[in-house]
Amino acid sequence: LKTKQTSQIFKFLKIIISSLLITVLLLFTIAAIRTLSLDVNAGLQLAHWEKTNNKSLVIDHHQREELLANFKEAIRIPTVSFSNTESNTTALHEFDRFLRKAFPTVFSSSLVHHELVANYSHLFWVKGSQPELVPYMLLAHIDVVPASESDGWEAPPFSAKEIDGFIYGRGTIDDKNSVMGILQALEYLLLKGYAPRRGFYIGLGHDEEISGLNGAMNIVRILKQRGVQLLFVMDEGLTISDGIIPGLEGPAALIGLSEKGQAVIKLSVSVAPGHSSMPPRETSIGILATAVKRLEDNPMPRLFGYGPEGDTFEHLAHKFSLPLKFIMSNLWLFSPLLSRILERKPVSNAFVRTTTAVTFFNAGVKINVIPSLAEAYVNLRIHSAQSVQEVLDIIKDTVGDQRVKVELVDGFDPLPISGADDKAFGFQIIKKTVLDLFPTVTVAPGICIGNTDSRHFVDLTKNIYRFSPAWFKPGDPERFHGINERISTKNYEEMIVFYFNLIQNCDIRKLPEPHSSVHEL
Ligand SMILES: CCCCCCCC/C=C\CCCCCCCC(=O)N[C@@H](Cc1c[nH]c2ccccc12)C(=O)O
Ligand SMILES: [Zn+2]
Ligand SMILES: [Zn+2]
Repeated sequence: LKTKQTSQIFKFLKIIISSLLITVLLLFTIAAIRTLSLDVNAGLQLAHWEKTNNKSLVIDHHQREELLANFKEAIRIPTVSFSNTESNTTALHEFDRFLRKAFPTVFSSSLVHHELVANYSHLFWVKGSQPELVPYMLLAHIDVVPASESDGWEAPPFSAKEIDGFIYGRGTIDDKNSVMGILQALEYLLLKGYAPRRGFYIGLGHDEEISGLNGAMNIVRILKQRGVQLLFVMDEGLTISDGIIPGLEGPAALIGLSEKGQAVIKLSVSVAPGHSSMPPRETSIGILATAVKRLEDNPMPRLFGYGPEGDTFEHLAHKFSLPLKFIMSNLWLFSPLLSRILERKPVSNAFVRTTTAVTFFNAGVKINVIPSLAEAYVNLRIHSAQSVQEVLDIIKDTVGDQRVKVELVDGFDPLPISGADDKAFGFQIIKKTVLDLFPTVTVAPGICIGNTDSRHFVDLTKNIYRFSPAWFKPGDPERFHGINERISTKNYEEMIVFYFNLIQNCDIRKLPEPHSSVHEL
């Protein structure tokens, strides 16, 4: 009987093991087929685009000197947003005067209507010759975050000093490169006698760094009053990454289809004050510190693959070598593994989950007084697959202490996800413009981990893209709001050419049919 039982167990184990082997084999076969067949670059790249007579921009020595002088002057004006209530309004006013001087054709052309919004923001309407074509909008912002030379800058942050082909200064990549790049491109186009077929708007906010409540929001209010609907909006956000994504061969231009949401949560602990010579076992500071530590020790769940970031890696898969190519092409199988790799670095961790940052911690009034109140503020950047409410519930659970009051101060859900398929006009035009100028770059959809003025435009269009053609190499993401912010003179020129070409590329009536459905004769 015993032998019979043993042989039955063996038989059963054999079936289990062979089924497991077959399943693994099947999964790997599907994964291998996907790796070989995933062709995200098919579609419009080879399609027949409408014939246009685009003007080309060749920058001569004199123009180069002039455009760089203009850009440097822009950087030298310290248009700083210090806090939600304090901006350098003198500098913002000076910036207005400077723009009028730097771009005389833009400000005098009969094709361009300009208006100031909320005193310091700018709204331009460039009239198209074919009013039936839906207009689009380019956004950028003129304010910058504070910068102090003593933090370790190689050149004073408002000097625009040129060192080894780079212009250093606050605003060189965020976001005066776009402000100046767009207007310089328009100036050149108008000087060449260009008149657009498709009308477009340019919006330059003056308070983006403090959430755009005056600039962008009023621009939106005005456009809504006028009944404007936009084909697409393009704002700052993602850039061309070169050597930033580990394992990726060659540069990648990520176009942000969405941006993370945000929540500001206040934690507070109130206890009876007292003499420090008779302290209670736990003070308000101790209780709050434990709560903060719990939040840092228990990051939000991994959600990699549940938002547009999954698409990013699938698009880039063919630019990784094996085994990464195999992993990226099969996120349905490997996203748990990839999440664990990406979460090791702050930049890539931001794509994996809702991030939690404790940014204020206030308590204490006197050395010998037990403080009655301790409070901390937590800034969460919400992954596309979560909401403010879900994040708030998780924070309450994680803190798990009734003595800690958890309050939502402010927040908004992640932004809707814009289209990136063959019919998405804005996405395809940006992609084409990037590829024409930088043929070695792989273009992929992405998600913007910070917030931009474009989030205020959701009622005017479903298609918001966050991208500027600045090149980010290793070490550059840290310059964003950090020290030694800089752009190469070559890259700034490329930005002008990019906007110069993009504006003209938008003049086509409609996108071509994708290559797969075009019948060659
Ligand atoms: C694995 C892929 C790697 C890809 C590399 C990505 C590199 C990322 C490098 C830099 C970060 C980009 C940040 C995007 C721009 C965001 C603009 C910004 O800084 N916004 C501020 C201010 C702000 C704007 N609106 C609001 C609303 C509410 C609070 C703040 C703001 C911000 O997000 O804090
Ligand atoms: Zn910015
Ligand atoms: Zn910024």
